[in-house]
Amino acid sequence: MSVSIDIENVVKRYGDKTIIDGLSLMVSPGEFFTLLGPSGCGKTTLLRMIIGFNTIEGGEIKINGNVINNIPVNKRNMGMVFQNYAIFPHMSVKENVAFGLKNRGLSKQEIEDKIKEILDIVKIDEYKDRMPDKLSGGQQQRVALARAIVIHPQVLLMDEPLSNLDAKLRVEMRNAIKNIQQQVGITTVYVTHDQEEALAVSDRIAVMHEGKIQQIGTPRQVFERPLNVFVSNFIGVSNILEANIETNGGERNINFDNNYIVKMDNLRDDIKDDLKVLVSVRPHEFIISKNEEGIKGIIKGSMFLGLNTHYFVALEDGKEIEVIQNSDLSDIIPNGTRINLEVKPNKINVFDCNSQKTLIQVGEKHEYAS
Ligand SMILES: Nc1ncnc2c1ncn2[C@@H]1O[C@H](COP(=O)(O)OP(=O)(O)OP(=O)(O)O)[C@@H](O)[C@H]1O
Repeated sequence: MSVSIDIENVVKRYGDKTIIDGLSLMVSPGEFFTLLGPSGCGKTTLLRMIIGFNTIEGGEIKINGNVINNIPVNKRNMGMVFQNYAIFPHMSVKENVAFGLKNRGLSKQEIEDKIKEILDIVKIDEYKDRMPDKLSGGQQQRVALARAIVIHPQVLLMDEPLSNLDAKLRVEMRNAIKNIQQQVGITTVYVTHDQEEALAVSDRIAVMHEGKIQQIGTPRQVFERPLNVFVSNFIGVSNILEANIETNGGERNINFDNNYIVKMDNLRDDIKDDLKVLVSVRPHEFIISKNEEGIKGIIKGSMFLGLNTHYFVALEDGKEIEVIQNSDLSDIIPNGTRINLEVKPNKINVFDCNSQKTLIQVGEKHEYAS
């Protein structure tokens, strides 16, 4: 049976330095939950608090509602996979996987059966007698994963498990990890600084920055409706433009540069007139206008990448932005061409200039945490 993890108001201090100051989140049974954020934001620290390698200076961590703060690591029944594999170099694949099963009072046959089952799941059965130095990085990480899940832990924790692999193998292994997690149905907390990896594998993502959670949501929610400018910039590429909100007979408009005004239907009701805002627009969500309508710019460079063409565009205020267009839409537009850029009102995100928080009316499922 899968378990839930409740993290309630936890605090972590190293000496007199507070790294995490009252952080809360909940992981549902069987969920693939990712902690995503830049280096040093506290992801690993939080993961190590869950498994018990780190002490907890405040708050509670609960498994299925039971507080585990003072339960030692070896009694928490959790499996962990590290960036550097941490498999034993002097043991074969099979011996590595068997290691976690020793001292559990299982018969030889039971151990054999469990190893076979797990090696099949992680697709490494044919290498069972090999030594680790005869395996690729991806294969070694499969062994580490097998060793972590063979004991049927309640929770699987993974700390940047793909960072040491080359780009192609990373994509292959992230698919494998996702499939294996679904097959085994184990509650999983995954740590990465790679936003694409997080989008690819997670049921939900907590975006972290400086020990605080900025947003928790599905990959789609954090990508399409970032709750603040940090999340908007961290997940995918965003162009951030300055603009003003204006109300006009009950209508709410975003005024970009006194030439281009966009009607918005999804702004919060409590917004005051004439508010300075930051608007984030994904590069593929600009439309190069067929008329005079739009934000004015000049093409400074382009890059044809097959399906899409990337344009680097200078706006009138000197700001450079990136615009991606489907290559089928037109021939490559030459450098120096003056263009007008329209935006899709339902796709853009609007933030308060001061608080940097969203001004879009978002659904209830969007969560802020700490
Ligand atoms: N044992 C420790 N003693 C003192 N400070 C620490 C210790 N471990 C981590 N820190 C500090 O805590 C902060 C968070 O570190 P942590 O390793 O959790 O970040 P991270 O988000 O996992 O980053 P990375 O991806 O680089 O590992 C950093 O400022 C780090 O220097």
